[in-house]
Amino acid sequence: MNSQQDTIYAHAADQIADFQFDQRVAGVFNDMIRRSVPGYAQIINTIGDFADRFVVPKSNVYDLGSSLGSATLSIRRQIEGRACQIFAIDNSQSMIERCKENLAAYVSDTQVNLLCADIRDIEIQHASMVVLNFTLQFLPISDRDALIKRIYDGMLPGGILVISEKLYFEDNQIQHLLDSQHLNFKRANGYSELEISQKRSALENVMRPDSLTVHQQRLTANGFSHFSVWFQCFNFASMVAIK
Ligand SMILES: Nc1ncnc2c1ncn2[C@@H]1O[C@H](C[S@+](CC[C@H]([NH3+])C(=O)[O-])CC(=O)[O-])[C@@H](O)[C@H]1O
Ligand SMILES: O=C(O)C(=O)Cc1ccccc1
Repeated sequence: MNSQQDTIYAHAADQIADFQFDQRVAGVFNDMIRRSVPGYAQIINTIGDFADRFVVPKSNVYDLGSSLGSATLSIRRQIEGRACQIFAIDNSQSMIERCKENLAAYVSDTQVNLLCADIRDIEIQHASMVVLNFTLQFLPISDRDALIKRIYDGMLPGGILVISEKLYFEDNQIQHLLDSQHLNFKRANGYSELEISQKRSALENVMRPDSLTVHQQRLTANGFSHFSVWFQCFNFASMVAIK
C-alpha cells in the first residue's frame, strides 16, 4: 500500500486545529499509523488469522472505521471461498476513495461493500466478525456503550469482536511510564519533538482513550461471554471479545 511520508506536523503552526481524517491525513495515513502505533503490522496480520478461525460461511464481517482498508485486506485474504460479505465503513470520504483503490489492487471472490457512513448509524447483522481497529477511541464516550450493544446484537453466537485502542491508565506512574515509552517509539521512527507535540495538541479533544477496566466492563455488561487482551505494547492494546 503506497503512502507519502507523514510531515503534517513538521512545521510550526500558529494554531493547531483539531485532528481530522481529511485528504491530507488520508494521503499519508499508512506511514503515519505505522510510525505512530507500536505493533500495528502485527495487529493487522493477526486480525487475518482471527478471521480464518472465526468467519463462518455466508456470514458478514464488519470493519468499522476502515481507513485505507488494511484490516479488510488482511481479512479478505483469509476468507476466500466462504461466500461472505465484508462491510468496510468509514465516515471520511478521502479515506473511502483511497481504500477503494487499495481494494481494487488485488483480485478476490469476496464482496466488499465500502460505505461512507457513520458507524453509529449502520445496521449490523449476521456477523461472525467485527473489527474496531483504533476507531472506538474517536467516538464520543457517551456513544460507545450503545455501539457495543448494537454490535453484540448483530453478531452470531461464537462470533468475535476485535477492539484495538490506545489505553489510559488510572495509575499516574504507569500512565507516565507507558506514554513516555510511546513517545520514544515515535522519536525512534523519525518524528521530531515539534511533530510529536503539535500532533498531541491536535488529538487532545478528538481522541479519548478508556482504561482497560472500562473496556472490559463495557464488553461484559453488553453480553460478551469471553474477553482478553491478546496484544499490548506500551499504551496500545488489542482485545478480543467472543459472543
Ligand atoms: N463515527 C465514525 N464513523 C465512521 N468512521 C469513523 C468515525 N469516527 C472515526 N472514524 C474513522 O475511523 C478511522 C480511525 S483510524 C482506523 C485505522 C484502521 N482501522 C486500520 O486498521 O488501519 C485510527 C487512527 O487513526 O488512530 C478513521 O479513518 C476515521 O475516519
Ligand atoms: O500518534 C499518536 O500519538 C497516536 O496516539 C496514534 C494515532 C495514529 C494515527 C492517527 C491518530 C492517532
